[in-house]
Amino acid sequence: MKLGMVGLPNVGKSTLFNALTNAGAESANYPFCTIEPNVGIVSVPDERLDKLAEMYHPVKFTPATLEFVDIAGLVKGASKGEGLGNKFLSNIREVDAIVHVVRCFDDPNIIHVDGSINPRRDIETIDLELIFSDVELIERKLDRTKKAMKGDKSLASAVEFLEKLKEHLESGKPARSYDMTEDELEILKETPLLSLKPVIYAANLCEDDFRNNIESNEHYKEVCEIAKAEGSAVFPICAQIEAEISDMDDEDKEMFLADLGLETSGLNRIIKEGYSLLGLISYLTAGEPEVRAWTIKKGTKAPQAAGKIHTDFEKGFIRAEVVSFDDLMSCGSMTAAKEKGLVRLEGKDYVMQDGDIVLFRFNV
Ligand SMILES: Nc1ncnc2c1ncn2[C@@H]1O[C@H](COP(=O)(O)OP(=O)(O)OP(=O)(O)O)[C@@H](O)[C@H]1O
Ligand SMILES: [Mg+2]
Repeated sequence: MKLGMVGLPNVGKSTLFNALTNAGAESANYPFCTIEPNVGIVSVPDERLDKLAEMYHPVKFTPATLEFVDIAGLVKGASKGEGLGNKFLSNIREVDAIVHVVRCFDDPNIIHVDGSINPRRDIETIDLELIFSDVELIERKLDRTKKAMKGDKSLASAVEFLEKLKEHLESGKPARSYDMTEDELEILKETPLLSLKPVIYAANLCEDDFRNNIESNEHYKEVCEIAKAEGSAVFPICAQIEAEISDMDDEDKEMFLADLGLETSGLNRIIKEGYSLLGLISYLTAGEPEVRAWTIKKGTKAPQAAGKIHTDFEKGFIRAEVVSFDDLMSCGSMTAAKEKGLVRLEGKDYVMQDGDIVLFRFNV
């Protein structure tokens, strides 16, 4: 999974990116500090995996990973080459989901490219650039599909859909707010629309507001309204606090967060939102050689999940031996779980569940 940090210049993208990834990207109080995208890879924290490691003492411990890309700030006209232009939009095209960092902190010392704090305007500015860029893609696709339709009448419904979608985009609405059927999504498979990507809004508050009155912060409320209306996720964050705690060891971090009334860090919250937004779950494999988490789409069946490990596992799939995490923990060992009949034998139609601990049997 690849998450892209997107937003206006100087809103805190790199600060947040650094806090999350410890990648040490440059962040400074001037617009367009970032030009080339910064990439950072983080392990997905998973308590279940830690518990399994305590049980197995594995040689290798491999959590799932997540890639963050810190992208240059976009300004009005970016889709037409303004600011540092179109190139940044192509950086966004490669991500699975967008973390849209929105400035919600008042601080006269930090330059805002449009002169005032106004989340609704800022979100619209970014959205419009993504939408304009998508309109161009859709127009090209529409032309091609219309030409192809001359020889293949079955494309009529695709043309109709693309025309409706184009209208939707031209009215200033993102593709993610267009209710699409599976077939329609299939039509767009080779057309990576920017405004179709799932969005998590990161409302970047100042330290004081974040500590004392998140809910009553007007800027934050505005972001929540926008997110709710389009079915996007939102969470409040203070990039500077995140930066502070990213250097702490686990114990200090926990104390600091508890003091703020929070259970987990921004990284954990972003990962949780990302997984749920993208419909992802994890299954786990456990043994002395390795304890490992694997990320799959919700609804994936056992053979395809096995294929994540190796294509041979999918091709030669025989069955999966599955135990839920809770069952394994309450039994204390795999042997005990087997004795109690809690390790199930599942076939090729089994739909994987989050937290399943699996051993695949295969034959090549
Ligand atoms: N929550 C916050 N409260 C106060 N200041 C903040 C907060 N978050 C970030 N800043 C400050 O805002 C400035 C810009 O931050 P940063 O470089 O991360 O922005 P950016 O979005 O990456 O900008 P660019 O698009 O130019 O790369 C920095 O001086 C940073 O310390
Ligand atoms: Mg930056």
